[in-house]
Amino acid sequence: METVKLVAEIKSKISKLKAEGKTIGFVPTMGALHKGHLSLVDTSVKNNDITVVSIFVNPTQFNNPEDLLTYPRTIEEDLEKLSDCKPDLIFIPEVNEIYPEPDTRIFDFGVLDRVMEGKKRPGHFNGVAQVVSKLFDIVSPENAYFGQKDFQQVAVIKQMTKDLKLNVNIVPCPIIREKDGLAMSSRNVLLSEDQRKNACKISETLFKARNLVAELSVSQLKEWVVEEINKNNYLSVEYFEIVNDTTLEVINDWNESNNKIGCITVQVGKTRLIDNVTF
Ligand SMILES: Nc1ncnc2c1ncn2[C@@H]1O[C@H](COP(=O)(O)OP(=O)(O)OP(=O)(O)O)[C@@H](O)[C@H]1O
Ligand SMILES: CC(C)(CO)[C@@H](O)C(=O)[O-]
Ligand code: BAL
Repeated sequence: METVKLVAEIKSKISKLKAEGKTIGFVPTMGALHKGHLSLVDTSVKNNDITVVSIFVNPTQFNNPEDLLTYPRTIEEDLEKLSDCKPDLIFIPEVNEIYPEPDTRIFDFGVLDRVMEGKKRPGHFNGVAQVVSKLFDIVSPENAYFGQKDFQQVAVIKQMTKDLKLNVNIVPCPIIREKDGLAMSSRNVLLSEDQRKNACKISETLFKARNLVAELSVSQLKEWVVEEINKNNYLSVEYFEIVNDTTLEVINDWNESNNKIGCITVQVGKTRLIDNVTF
C-alpha cells in the first residue's frame, strides 16, 4: 500500500499500470473511515487488479461552513484500517492539487438534484460532481464503488458519468450498519453518548415502516415515520420521502412505482444523519 499526494505522481503510476493491462477499481472517500468504507475497498480489491482509495474532504460540496470545519479527520487511523484491506494506492491530495483554480462548472441533474439532499443542501451535488469527475479523470478507473447509504449521490454520479460520457462502471454497494441498526457514517463520531444510543431509533423505525405498507397509504406512512422518530427527544426529522429509486420522483401512491425507496435525514443535535430502506 503506497500513499501518494500529488496528481502528477498518481497519474504517472496509474498510466504505467494501465500499460501493463491492469484494471483499476476506485473508492473515493472523505476519510474518517469505518467498516462501510472498508466494505467498498474489499469489493474493489476482489474485482480489480489494482485498487485506488482517495481521502479528500472536498470543500466544494459543503454548503455549511461549520459542517466542513467539524468534519472528522483521522488520517493516521484511516491508513491503519486500510492496511488490512490491502488496496494498492492511497491518494491524499491537498485542496490546491485538486483545485489549482476554482472549478466553475455547473451541472444540471434535473429532478435528481431538486429533491431531498439536493433541496436541503444547495450546491452539494454540484460539488460532488466536480470532485468526482476530477478524481475519475486522475484515476481513470474501470470500476468505481459507492455506498447506497448515499442513495441520491449514486443516482447523481450515474447521471454525471452518462452526461460526460465517461467510461466508468458505477458499482453501488449495500449499507453497512452497526449492531443496533444505525447506518455507519463518519459523522457518527460527532454524536454524544446519549445521542448515539438514541440514533438507532432511525433505522428501527424505517424497518418497522416496511411492515405497514399493506395497512397505510403513502402519506399516512410518511406521517407515522416522522411522528415516531420525533417522539424521541434527541431526534428531529428534516425530511422523509418515498421516491422512485431511479427517477427520484416523489411517490404519492404505492402503485405508482415498483421500485420505491424511503430516504430520511434526521438532525441529531448539530449532526445530520441520512439513511434509507427499500419499500
Ligand atoms: N454505512 C455505509 N455502508 C456502505 N457504504 C458507506 C457507508 N457509509 C458511507 N459509505 C460510502 O463510503 C463512501 C465515502 O463516504 P464518506 O467518506 O462521505 O463517508 P460517510 O460515512 O458517508 O460520511 P458522512 O455521511 O458522515 O459524510 C461513499 O460512497 C459512501 O456512500
Ligand atoms: C463521493 C465523495 C468522496 C466525493 O467527495 C463524497 O461525497 C463521499 O464520501 O460520499
Ligand atoms: N457522504 C456524503 C458526503 C457529504 O455528506 O458531504
